[in-house]
Amino acid sequence: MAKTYTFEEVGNHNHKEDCWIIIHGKVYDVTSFLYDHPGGGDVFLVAADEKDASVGFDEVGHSESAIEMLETYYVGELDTDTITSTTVSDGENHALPPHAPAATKTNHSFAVKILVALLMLALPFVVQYYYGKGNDPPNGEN
Ligand code: HEM
Repeated sequence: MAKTYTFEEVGNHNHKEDCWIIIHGKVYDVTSFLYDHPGGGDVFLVAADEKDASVGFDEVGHSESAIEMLETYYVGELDTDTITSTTVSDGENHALPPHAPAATKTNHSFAVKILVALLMLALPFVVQYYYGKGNDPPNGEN
């Protein structure tokens, strides 16, 4: 059975002679891969410091073979009850950063819709005004 590590335990392996990272609730010992990783070793050290590498790993859009390589470095599961950081992945496909509330964008688009509706309502009057004007014979030429 896979060993379970506490969040603190994983955090202790945060240097280049001993570097563990967390990706989607799983713990990986990437010490031996530090100098061979095509993306450089620094990203692992940063990830080890930040405690969770899920978002970084996903954002790169790693290849299938990179995803398969994860198995090589797998050492166990993270005890999710011990997580003390808000930026740690919950083991699903997303991390748990405090999300900003939805922007007030909707208010803006609502105002635009109202404006468009008013313009459409006014359009027949505008057309009639110009059409009527254009049909009027010029003064004194009749
Ligand atoms: C055990 C975990 C990881 C493995 C096995 C791994 C493996 C790989 C492999 C095989 C590549 C070559 C490109 C590809 O096949 O996708 C790569 C590239 C890269 N990786 Fe990772 N990676 C890991 C974790 C991470 C993390 C945590 C980050 C960032 C937070 C990262 C950032 C990058 C970057 C920036 C590249 C270079 C992409 C490019 O130059 O196009 N990797 N990785």
